[in-house]
Formats: sequence, structure tokens, C-alpha cells
Amino acid sequence: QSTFVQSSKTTHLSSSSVNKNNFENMKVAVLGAGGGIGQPLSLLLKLSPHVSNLALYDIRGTPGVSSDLSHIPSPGTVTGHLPGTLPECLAGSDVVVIPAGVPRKPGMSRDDLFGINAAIVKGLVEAVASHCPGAVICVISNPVNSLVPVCKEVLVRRGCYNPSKLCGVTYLDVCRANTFVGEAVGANVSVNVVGGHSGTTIVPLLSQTPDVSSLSQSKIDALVERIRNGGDEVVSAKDGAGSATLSMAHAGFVFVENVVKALGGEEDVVMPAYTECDVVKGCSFFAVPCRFGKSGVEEVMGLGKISEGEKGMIDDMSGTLASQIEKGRKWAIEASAKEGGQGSGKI
Ligand SMILES: NC(=O)C1=CN([C@@H]2O[C@H](COP(=O)(O)OP(=O)(O)OC[C@H]3O[C@@H](n4cnc5c(N)ncnc54)[C@H](O)[C@@H]3O)[C@@H](O)[C@H]2O)C=CC1
Ligand SMILES: O=C([O-])CC(=O)C(=O)O
Repeated sequence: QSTFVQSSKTTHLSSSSVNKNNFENMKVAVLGAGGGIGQPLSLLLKLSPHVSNLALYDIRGTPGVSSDLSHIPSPGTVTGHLPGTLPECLAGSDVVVIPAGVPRKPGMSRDDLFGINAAIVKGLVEAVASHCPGAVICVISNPVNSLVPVCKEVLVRRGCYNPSKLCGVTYLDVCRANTFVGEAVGANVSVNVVGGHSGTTIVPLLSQTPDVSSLSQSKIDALVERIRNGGDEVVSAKDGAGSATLSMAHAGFVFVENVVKALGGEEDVVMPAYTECDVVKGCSFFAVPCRFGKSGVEEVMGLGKISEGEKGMIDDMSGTLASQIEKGRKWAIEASAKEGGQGSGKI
């Protein structure tokens, strides 16, 4: 039995969005800006002509990071915030990007980070709900597969959940796929990677990349494995000093800048995002190419044409992804119940 829902073009149109028609007044808040991803991501955002106001928050280090970045003669302003000034950091933000949390060490899975990172991200999204409920939230912290559902439940409880405005950032998988496949075929390629952001839930759709047909099946299988394990490759090379930071800063920057451009009125902005959708039965969140507009995700584009092997990969991983989504949902509902609130359903 296939897990696919064929008519998979979900349309999210927001009624409560504050639309802007230019790039000149876009505020981006980075939560976790003092960290390994946060610092280079903030540097790239400071250089962007599309970001007018960059607000950096962390539990440590942001006064130094913002002072340092403020000496770069790019047009946008930058402010640094520590606990106590998170409301000022968030106020008026159009996009909030969250790389706050703990990274893996060798031998750990992303799921091993859930306990600590769920609590961190929940607290930050509570603040987003209070101070900039209309912002697009881009979750980098791991495990993305479970933390985005945590964010959804927090926002539902606070009465400001908008599926168009909550995304997990999986674009690093696409960057890796473009790099590894490009090296193998000797050309620039654009690879579609769907699903989630861990192990087998990462599904590269190499059949959609024409140049790949020149490769043997064993080479294609090896590329799929390498893309799926790209994070482990970096964790192992860093040997206890963390996980991917620089490539993630690049991926996070490209993702956020595209979201900002779409909010500012640029048309035909398509980026992969881990978003709430009905593309695959049983998985209420799935990373697929999405068309972004002034309201955030305006169209979930679906999977496109895929091979039998790729259908098999999705069938095989959908139970794993569904249980990771449920883990986040259940944790957040239980956390909210302890606080006396209501989520989107029963545990
Ligand atoms: N989505 C993706 O493709 C990727 C996700 N990641 C994830 O990104 C996260 C961050 O990774 P790194 O930057 O390498 O870690 P890091 O430890 O270098 O930086 C994390 C930062 O978060 C801050 N932080 C902790 N609690 C906070 C709170 N309550 N409020 C604000 N800031 C807080 C820390 O002070 C630190 O500066 C990890 O969970 C990692 O697994 C990493 C690479 C790729
Ligand atoms: O592997 C990790 O823990 C960090 C990550 O998500 C990645 O690099 O894809």
C-alpha cells in the first residue's frame, strides 16, 4: 500500500499576514546567534542588501558579535540581545531563524538532542508568539523532524499558528546533494531532496536530475547514502567539536534570504521547506519544494515525478518520520498540559 496522496498541492494562504511590498524594511532575528552556526549566519545576513535590521539573541556572546558585525559598512543595522531583552530583539521581526541548541558529538543521533533542544526551542517560540506572532519561523535546531511539530503545538496553544509561517530548514541536504552529485557528474546540478532531516528520512530524488542517468545504480546508491549521512561525515571529522556550522550558515542564509525576498514581493521564490502538508499519508510534516510569497509558504509543490525506488524509500521511511513528528507533538502537548494550556489535540 503506497503512502502517497497524489493530489498533493496544498495551498496555505494566510489571512493574518502583514504584507510588505519592498525589501527595504525587513527585520530578521537570529536566536542562538552566538553559536557555531549563528555567528557566520549573522555575518551573511549582515551582508545581505535585503535585511535592513538584524537582531541577534543568545544566552551569551551577542553584544560582542553585534559590535563586531556593526563595523561592516553594509546598509542594515545590527543589534545584540541577551536574556532580558528578547522582547526587543523580536519586536517587529518579519523572520525569526532559530539555530539555538546543542549540537551532536560522534556516536549521537540527532534524536539524542531532543530533550534539551525541545525545551530551548519551546521557550524561544513562546517568546515569538508573544512579541512577533506574524513572523516566519525558520527552525534549524535539531532534531528538526520533531522540533517543528513542537513549535506548531506551542503556536496553536498561543492561538497564532499559521502553517504558512513555520518551516524546518532542510536546505543543507539540498546543498550537499548538489555538491556530491555535481562532483560525480561533472556539472552543476539542482537536486530535489524531500522528507525530513535525519538518516533515512532524507530522500534525495536523483531520478529528477537528468545528468544522473549516466551513472551506474551502485554509484547512485552510494550518492544517496552520502547525502543521507552528510551530517555524520562532518560530526566525525570535527571529532567532538560539534557538527556542520559553516555549510549550515550558508544553507540557512540562502533559505532566509529567499524567504525575505518573497515577503518583500519577489515572485517565483521556490525553496525546499519542512512544512505542514499532506504530501505523504501519515506524515503531517514533510520537506518538499514550496513556493514562498508575501504570506510565507503559499504553495506546497509536492514530490513531482519519482521512480519506483524513490517511492520505496518514502514508503520505508514514512513510519519513522511519522513517529518523530508524533514525538514532538506529544512532548509539547504534555508540556503544555503541565502548564495548564491546550494544544491541537489529544496525546
Ligand atoms: N537543520 C540543519 O540542517 C542543521 C542543524 N544543526 C543544529 O543546529 C543547532 C546549533 O548548532 P551549532 O550552532 O553548531 O551549536 P552551538 O553550540 O555552536 O551554538 C548554539 C547556540 O545556541 C545558544 N543557546 C543555547 N540555549 C539558548 C537559549 N535558550 N536561547 C538562545 N540561545 C541559546 C548557545 O549559547 C550557543 O551559542 C544544533 O541543534 C545542531 O544540531 C546543525 C547543522 C545543520
Ligand atoms: O549532523 C548534525 O548533527 C547536524 C546536521 O543536522 C547536519 O549537518 O545535517
